[in-house]
Amino acid sequence: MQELGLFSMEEKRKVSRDEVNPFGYFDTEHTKNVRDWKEVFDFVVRTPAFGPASDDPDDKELIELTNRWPQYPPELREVCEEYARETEKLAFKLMGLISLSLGLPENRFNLFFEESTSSVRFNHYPPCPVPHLALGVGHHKDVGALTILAQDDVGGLEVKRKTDGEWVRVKPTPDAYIINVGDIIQAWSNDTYESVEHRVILNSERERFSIPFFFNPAHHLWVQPLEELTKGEKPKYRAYNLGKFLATKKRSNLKKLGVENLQISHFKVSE
Ligand SMILES: O=C(O)CCC(=O)C(=O)O
Ligand SMILES: [Fe+2]
Repeated sequence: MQELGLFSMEEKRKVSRDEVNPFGYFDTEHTKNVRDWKEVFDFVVRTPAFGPASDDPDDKELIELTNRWPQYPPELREVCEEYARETEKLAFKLMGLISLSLGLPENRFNLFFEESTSSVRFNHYPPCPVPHLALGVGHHKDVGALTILAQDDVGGLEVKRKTDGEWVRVKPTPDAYIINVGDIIQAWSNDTYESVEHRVILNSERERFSIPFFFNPAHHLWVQPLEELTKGEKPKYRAYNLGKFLATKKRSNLKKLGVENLQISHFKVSE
């Protein structure tokens, strides 16, 4: 978990992300237009990976998304790649179980992940002298299908309870993952599953590490409620293009924008 702490400033600079390719190191993410108290390192699980060159819906140009591996520690790349391969197997198993729970064949979702754009993130939250004035990650919902989250024993993740809007601590359990349903499963399942709102609070004494695996389908996919689940019922979402949706979101995550963050609720069909 401590890998991110092993990067020297020099390595961090060499593997820093830029506005075009979102993979690598950065420490200026904004969630909901507020800067998070954290540094991250992201890599894409399957290469080659492609994504839209811009968030303009008419721009069909694609760019290759490449990983930026630091030279030191030298074994980092191999360890990360092995972790990603194994976690992806678990993600497929979980998707299979979700599919069965919706009354669908176990492999119903597999095709969507053939050119997956899943990624892994190392989160490092340094101790914060004013923990009540900042957040490690501001409140948000994960935009992918599923998130498989590993965390250390420090704690800080909170989920919003729907019934009363209270933030509830997720106690770290040794050797256990936290599984978050993301927006895509919410849309596919026509709201049978709901993605969970969460945030990370800080700690004035201890740093914290977490590693989410974001299980994401192909960028060209149009996400919409599955036909089998909307028989006799109105689909609750209009189809949205995943790559363009993420490109728009990424733009607003990188810096403070004057616009409201894009959410799947923008594609909700009014009742
Ligand atoms: O660090 C955590 O526990 C959660 C991080 C998170 O929500 C995210 O990276 O999307
Ligand atoms: Fe999250």
